[in-house]
Amino acid sequence: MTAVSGNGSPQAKPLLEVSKVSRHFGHGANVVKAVEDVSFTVGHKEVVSIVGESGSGKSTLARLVLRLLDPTSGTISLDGRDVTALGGKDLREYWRDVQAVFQDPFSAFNQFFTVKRLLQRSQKLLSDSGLSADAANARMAEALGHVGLHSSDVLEKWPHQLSGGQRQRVMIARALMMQPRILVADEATSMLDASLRANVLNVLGDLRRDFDMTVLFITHDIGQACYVSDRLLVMCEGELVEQGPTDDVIFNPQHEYTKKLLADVPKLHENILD
Ligand SMILES: Nc1ncnc2c1ncn2[C@@H]1O[C@H](COP(=O)(O)OP(=O)(O)OP(=O)(O)O)[C@@H](O)[C@H]1O
Repeated sequence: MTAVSGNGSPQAKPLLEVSKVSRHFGHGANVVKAVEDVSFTVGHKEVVSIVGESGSGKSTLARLVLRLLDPTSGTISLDGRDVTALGGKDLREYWRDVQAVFQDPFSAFNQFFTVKRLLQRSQKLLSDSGLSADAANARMAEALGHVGLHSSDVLEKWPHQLSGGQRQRVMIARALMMQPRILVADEATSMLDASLRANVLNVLGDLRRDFDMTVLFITHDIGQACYVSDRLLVMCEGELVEQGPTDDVIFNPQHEYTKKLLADVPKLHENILD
């Protein structure tokens, strides 16, 4: 079957296919249906945003796509291959194809690691997959350059010596080094001030152009989602209540929840960078 991507171009097969995926936490009367029967596809080189308020299930969905969490039911496929039950070596290979950038990246890392040491772990993964040390080094410099950072400026720095925007760009560079097919950015700009946010959003947008990359952008901010995306997926209480090309969703929202989200952003075009 031929699908039509968000930017209107026909494509034979989606890159990512999420089909009837649910994830429940707890049991019986205490069960939380964090994600319930969600289906969507993401085409090659598309930038798609998942948008919704706090608790709507966005991060759970991101973690499911990243295969950091197992679904209660449903399937996830990459390029036609079912990846729902991958483990071991196959899962590690999947993580090369699907990389993540999180909201507060450095909280997950040892504060006593320099940027160089942080990135050396990715270099090692590249070496393990057969890249020479020189090529891995070049890949690192190229990735840093792409996000507007110079190796000599940041490699010897400690996390606390970097601005929020620099940290986030280091994390994007780290993901880029692996040359993933999909970058999942989960609230990757939430902790940044307005000018840095615009900078990181623009970097994310450039990835498609420069690396043929597909981006899944997770945010509570529909303004930012509009700024970067071809298509929007709207989550409410674990369910995907609306999806479509960005302009359609913005100018002709169908679901009451989407209308409410949009009403909270009265001047969308001015609000993105405020
Ligand atoms: N490990 C867990 N155990 C129990 N409940 C969980 C767990 N993870 C998430 N939840 C619940 O699932 C629901 C969706 O959470 P999730 O973090 O996916 O939402 P979100 O839209 O990403 O919110 P936020 O933007 O605040 O992170 C919430 O009710 C949350 O409390």
